[in-house]
Amino acid sequence: MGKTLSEKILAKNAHRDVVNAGDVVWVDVDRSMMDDILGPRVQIAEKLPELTQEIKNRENVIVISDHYTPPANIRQAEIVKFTRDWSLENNIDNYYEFEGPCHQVMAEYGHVLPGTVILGTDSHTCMGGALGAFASGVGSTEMLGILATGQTWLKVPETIQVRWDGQLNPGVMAKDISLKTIGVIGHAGATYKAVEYVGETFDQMEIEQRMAITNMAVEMGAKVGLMPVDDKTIAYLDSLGIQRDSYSVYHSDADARFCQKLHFNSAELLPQVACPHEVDNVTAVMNVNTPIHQAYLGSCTGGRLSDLVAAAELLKGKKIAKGIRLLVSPSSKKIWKAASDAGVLSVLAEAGAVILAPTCGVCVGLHSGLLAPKEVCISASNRNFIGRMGSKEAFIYLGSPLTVAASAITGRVTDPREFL
Ligand SMILES: CC(C)[C@H](C(=O)O)[C@@H](O)C(=O)O
Ligand code: SF4
Repeated sequence: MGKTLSEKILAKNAHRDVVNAGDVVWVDVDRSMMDDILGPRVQIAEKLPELTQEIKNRENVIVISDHYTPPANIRQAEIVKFTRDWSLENNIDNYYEFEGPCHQVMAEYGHVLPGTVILGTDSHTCMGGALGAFASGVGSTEMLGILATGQTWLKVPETIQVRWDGQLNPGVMAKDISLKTIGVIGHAGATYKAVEYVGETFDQMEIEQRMAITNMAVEMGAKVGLMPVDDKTIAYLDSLGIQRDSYSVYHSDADARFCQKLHFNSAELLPQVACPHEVDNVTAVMNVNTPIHQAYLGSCTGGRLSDLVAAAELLKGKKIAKGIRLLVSPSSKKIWKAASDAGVLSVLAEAGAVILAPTCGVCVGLHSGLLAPKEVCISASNRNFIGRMGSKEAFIYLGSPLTVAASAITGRVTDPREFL
């Protein structure tokens, strides 16, 4: 019986010839990531000295201040300073701040490699699966053990294979695939499973767009969301200056055992939207006509260069509706710069957008664009829970960057194909 991609990566890191779904194994952790909100300030700084005086594999530890940057109040500033000071005191060379959401920073700085195990104190760490890594979120307690030992225990997950074949139609993006898949599987339908995305739709899809899909695997309860490494993956890593001999490429065997297989046809996919207040409350955008107050392009899901370019192409020469706010937070400082150099930010600003710093702030309701009671936001991010972006009485719809842009023009949740 063949083995899945997850089983192969975990066997390597467990130093075993073979592992099987269901096995509980101790594995080496190749990269450990902590963000400011669940990193050093939560248990780590206090408890780690009780476990060890020496962080194991310090060179593989990455700390990123991204939720509270730029700080909106003194408490947030204190947390960022604490995270920075802890990283400096512990000689963490890989400390980043004001660079944007951690998962984009991890990818851009070459910390996510195929065939590696990456664990981070943030639930969307699974985004790294777009590069063929076994990447998953952990809590601070687990991170404590990883910093002390360089290892953790994992139950080898079963794998759900999700196949998308065919071409996406104009106006339809990777985010729509993400939402449709989540709507079908459900917010708990993949609990503790690996979800492996395969099919010709992904073969044709740029890495940035693939990330919008693996990023949201956790919204189905998945442990990891993976895509096979291909030429596009290798070209992306080459562009970061990553040496090909610094990583190993694995693929699921043709006769690997999958606990479930789903097959979709991209040619039938319409723009999708997740309606309040659950990520799996998904329907076609054409079925929704809700007036909005705010539109948001950003987060680790929907603020990459290709997202901003797509939105700018639709907004070029147009203006957002009167009384609507379009907030744009590029997913990283590098993307901010690239979008600025390419004139994309000025197109968005000319349409009426406000360009923000690269940050988690808007997405998770910490700063930079909170919602008042009864306000409605269409967002390119990944969660729409009650209170997610501010008031518990606000409403959040999740859509693709094109849906966000179209909605900003009309002032209601709008199918972007209306503008094609
Ligand atoms: C607050 C943080 C720990 C959380 C996560 O783990 O995902 C946040 O990034 C989110 O998107 O909800
Ligand atoms: S951008 Fe949003 S989803 Fe991504 S890590 Fe930050 S808060 Fe979480």
